[in-house]
Amino acid sequence: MNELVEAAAPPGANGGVPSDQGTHATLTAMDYGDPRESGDDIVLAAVDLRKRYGDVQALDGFCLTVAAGEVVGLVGHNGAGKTTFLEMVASLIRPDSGRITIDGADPMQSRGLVGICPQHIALYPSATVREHLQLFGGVNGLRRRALRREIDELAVGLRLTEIMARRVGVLSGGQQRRTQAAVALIHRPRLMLLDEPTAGADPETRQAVLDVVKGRAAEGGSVIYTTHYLPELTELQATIAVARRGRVIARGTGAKLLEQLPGQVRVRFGNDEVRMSAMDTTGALVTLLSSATAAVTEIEIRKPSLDDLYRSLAVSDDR
Ligand SMILES: Nc1ncnc2c1ncn2[C@@H]1O[C@H](COP(=O)(O)OP(=O)(O)OP(=O)(O)O)[C@@H](O)[C@H]1O
Repeated sequence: MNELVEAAAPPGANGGVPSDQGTHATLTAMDYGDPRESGDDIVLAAVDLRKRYGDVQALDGFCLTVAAGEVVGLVGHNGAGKTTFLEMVASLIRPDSGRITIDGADPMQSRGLVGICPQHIALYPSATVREHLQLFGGVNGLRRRALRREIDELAVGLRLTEIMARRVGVLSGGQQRRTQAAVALIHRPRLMLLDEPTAGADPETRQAVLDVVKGRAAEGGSVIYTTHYLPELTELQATIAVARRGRVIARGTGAKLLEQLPGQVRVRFGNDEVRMSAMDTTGALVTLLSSATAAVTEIEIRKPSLDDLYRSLAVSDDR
């Protein structure tokens, strides 16, 4: 039977850190500010938002800035405050303190600029898909020809064509998800708030939503996208904001954030396998090879991934 050994990096050597506590300590210490460049067209600025529900401090100094054309992947454990933040930006709830501006104005005056796709399906069961799009497009000021154009485009993009005349209450979960996304996007909002829009969706629904979101961002739309499925953020070329206990604790491009996490080195020799987490994976490999007591049969060096970033948020956010 193979023996699995979790090797600690030599003290003080090559930037190695023992896996869990090391990465977590690194992550909470990170502060990149914002990946904005001067001259960026800022669409959303949220500063020091606070919200308390009884004993729970849902938001505790939450800050986030989003530029035109940017997709921000807002990630964090259950209870981190992501939905509370999105609902605040959409003016569905008010902060206890702090400030939000959308295109420089108060969110209440900018509601038409925002489209929200809530985490839980919120549609009228007895209305058809087309009636939903007509209703929400009309409420947001689309006139007949523009409304027809937007409906046609979303019907194709979100693969709704075959179900336009069906009542939402009889649709499958994935079909309802696509309808919900279409409702959020029908008025071509400048800022799209998508709260786990692909939760429980099959790969085709997921891909349709991702393709439409990418298209909207390419046209200059801004997106905040929450998900627990991190490969979606790579596909969207999203910048990342990591929320924890009601605030953003890390912000930047995925590449920049991952620079702060250790890679993994695995060496197999004889019946043994040793692993090491280290910032300097080459140095770690040399250390492990020099400790091999039999012929080395396998070597693996793995760079940190967004999943590692997520896992490094070791402490639960349940409050
Ligand atoms: N209306 C409410 N009343 C009481 N507590 C609330 C309310 N809304 C949110 N909370 C609490 O605020 C905290 C943040 O919740 P929120 O839904 O924003 O987290 P989240 O990051 O979106 O989580 P998830 O990933 O599970 O969707 C949680 O502890 C939650 O129980």
